[in-house]
Amino acid sequence: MCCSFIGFQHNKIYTYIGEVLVSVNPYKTLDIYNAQHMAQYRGREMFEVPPHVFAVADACQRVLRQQMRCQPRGLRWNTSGASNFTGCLTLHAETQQCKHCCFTAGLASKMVVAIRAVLAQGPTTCTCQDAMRATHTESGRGSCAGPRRAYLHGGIWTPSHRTRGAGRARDESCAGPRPSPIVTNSARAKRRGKDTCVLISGESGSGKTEASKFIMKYIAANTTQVHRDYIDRVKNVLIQSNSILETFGNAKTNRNDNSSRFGKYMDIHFDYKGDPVGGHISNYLLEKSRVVGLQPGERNFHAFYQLLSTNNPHTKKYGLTSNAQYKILGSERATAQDSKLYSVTNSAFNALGFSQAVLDDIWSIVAGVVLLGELTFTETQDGQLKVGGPVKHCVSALGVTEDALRTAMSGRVLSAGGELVSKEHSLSDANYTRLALAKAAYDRLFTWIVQQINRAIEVPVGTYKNTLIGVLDIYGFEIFDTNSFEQFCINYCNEKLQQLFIELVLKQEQEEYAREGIQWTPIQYFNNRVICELVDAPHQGVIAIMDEACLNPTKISDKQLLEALDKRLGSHKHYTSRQLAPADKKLKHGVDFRITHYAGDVTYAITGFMDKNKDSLWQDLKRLLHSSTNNSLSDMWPEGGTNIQKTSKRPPSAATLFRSSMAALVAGLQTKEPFYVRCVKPNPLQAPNTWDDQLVRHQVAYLGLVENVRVRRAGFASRQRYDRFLKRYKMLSQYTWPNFRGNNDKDAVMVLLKDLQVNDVQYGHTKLFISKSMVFAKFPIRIGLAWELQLEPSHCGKACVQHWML
Ligand SMILES: Nc1ncnc2c1ncn2[C@@H]1O[C@H](COP(=O)(O)OP(=O)(O)OP(=O)(O)O)[C@@H](O)[C@H]1O
Repeated sequence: MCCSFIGFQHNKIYTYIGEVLVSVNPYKTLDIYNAQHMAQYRGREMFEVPPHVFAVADACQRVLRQQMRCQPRGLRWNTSGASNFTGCLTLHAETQQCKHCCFTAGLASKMVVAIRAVLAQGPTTCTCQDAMRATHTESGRGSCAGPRRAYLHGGIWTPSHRTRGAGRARDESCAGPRPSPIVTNSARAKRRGKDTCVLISGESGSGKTEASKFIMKYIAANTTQVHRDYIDRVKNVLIQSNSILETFGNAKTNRNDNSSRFGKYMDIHFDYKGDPVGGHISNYLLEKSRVVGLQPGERNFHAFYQLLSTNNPHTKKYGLTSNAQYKILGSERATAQDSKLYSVTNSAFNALGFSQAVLDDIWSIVAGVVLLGELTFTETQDGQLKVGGPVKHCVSALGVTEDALRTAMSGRVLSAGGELVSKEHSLSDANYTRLALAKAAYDRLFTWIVQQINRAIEVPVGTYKNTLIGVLDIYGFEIFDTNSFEQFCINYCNEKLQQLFIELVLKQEQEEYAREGIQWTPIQYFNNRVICELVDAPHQGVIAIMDEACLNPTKISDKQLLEALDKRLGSHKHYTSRQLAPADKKLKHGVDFRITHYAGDVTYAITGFMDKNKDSLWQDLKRLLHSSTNNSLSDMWPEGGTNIQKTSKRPPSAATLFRSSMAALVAGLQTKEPFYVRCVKPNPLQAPNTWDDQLVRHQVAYLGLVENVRVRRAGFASRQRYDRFLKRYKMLSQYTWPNFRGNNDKDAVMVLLKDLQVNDVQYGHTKLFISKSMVFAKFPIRIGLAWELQLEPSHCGKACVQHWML
């Protein structure tokens, strides 16, 4: 922390713990994201250059590009792919060898000639082995007998046994049916490279979204020199989609002027050259309660203020005025900045191919939501509900009739045992309905916009997807003065991500040391599985208990829900309430419960949990929106077209949907090579050059950085199975080359390293564990290891520990 503080004072906002990048928000513009900086990081190893978010982006891209550069399959593509192979090499200034695959430019161009020649022979004869053999023949080394001859095997140069003559080189691995150079889809799927993901976490305002934008910017800039219109469009679209998401999903909060009020995970797909060919965005839990309820000093979603900006024609169309005050927008008005951002949003929509008609639909819905906030209800003498306020403009914006709106607000039709029963609303029911409609309309609009963006950026059918980089920018842990259902979900999400971090970074590493019998003092860390289970265990977790209450045919109140939680979870050591701990005066009786999260205690107020979890919108309102003449709005509510008597099945609750989306997210992330960016907020004031030690300490603790440092400091730079290590390095010792005469690979490696006077290693049962110092020390091994480490960035990162942070 001390290092970070000193660095922070000198505008050095990044540091590493292994491959985990720690980023401290500078709250000021730094000149470290320009083209020159990008160039500095292009194709460089993380530890070669100062820590930076570009280094993480480059490492991600390198993982996927290695598939093309280093593996035999990379040579099986068509001739045009092969001809680009030379251009893909990142040549080291001194050795003139590619940093990724050891090719020299000369060898690569011979390879291209060879591949072309092989391809010209017909569709059944191209394998990398042929290409390699042909390369040797082309280069006058046809006989190629001798120990230095090498084949590319799974990305590793393997010295072959002596072979005599090019004819002899038709070895066993090349025999039998050969794959066609025209690669089929299923074959491609099998050969897909390793996907990567960047997990960006930190509390609100710590710089997650900015970091994700820098990553996108780097990826977009770092494509091959062959600019095709299509690739340029994809890059543009990926970047532009951010502006739209920010307009509709971000708001000014007391912690961040541009806070993302939703979670975002974006997959960027790449072709075999490492160029982006499309993407997909998943959005999680928009904070829709903000639409109708603002905390003092906060603003609603930016879209509302952009609607009211002077240059938006929809303002006038629906009788709105820029400087008037509207209920759902609090005391805030549209500013000049909103007018500017409105233009940016519009051009982003245009870049994504949204038509003018759809844009009209979108802004009309936003206007409709503002106007719903202005409607009032009174009761006439004959007990009828009278709707007042800007009704005409509201129905015009929503594309519904006045009658339909009035009916939907005045009562509801229920299906009871196949019979339709009408129920009139009270005044408070009507108001509740009005606000529920506003929230639901905006929430659905946001999800629909994300779907449309996905359509615009999806990879066209027939385009080859090789690998992907996923970028997760999701809400950080939230502890407010009053915490509700949203904070409960957000904090559960953080528990799940912490589980993933523990699994991927802390647990697996330590378990491997134990399994391999490596001497190791275990690092103590808190495993938060117990908290995840408190929330999501089937039948007995908080979510299951909430769902049970929501399904109960008699109406269960929030207070009754709290009683049920107390009864079922009373003995759990991470759960408490005033009922269970009467002496704890901080907890309100019948209102609060407390969960001890891994990041600290959070007190939740149960008020609204039942409603928010049911998240049901009466069928009347769905029908109203489905009947809209606004085509997009009607599209968003297909369920409104279903016959009411056939809609008895309850949709899953909000918490269950969230739990499922988190499970799917974590399962997807587990299959990828992860890179972590941990963002830290230096002070609560959003001010530059200000450091609040207590705030930073809290974040360092809850981001798990301390355990992370301890594990990395004590850890190993690399590990490798004995057979692989021996295959790779046996030529370095006379005792192991060409064959070791002893019993097993482990003995061979011991003899090899003894001969090389390398001591700084530990011998596990099946693997050799290589310390950090060795990576930097022994020259011949170092070259090899550096290369190995490039192949496996998770190992590579460990080499950075000493270098930058510890
Ligand atoms: N690297 C950076 N350089 C300059 N300013 C930055 C940087 N990172 C963040 N900021 C500033 O901090 C503000 C908040 O950052 P950002 O919106 O990325 O936070 P966040 O963690 O995504 O917050 P939330 O969870 O609320 O969305 C930005 O609007 C920007 O002004």
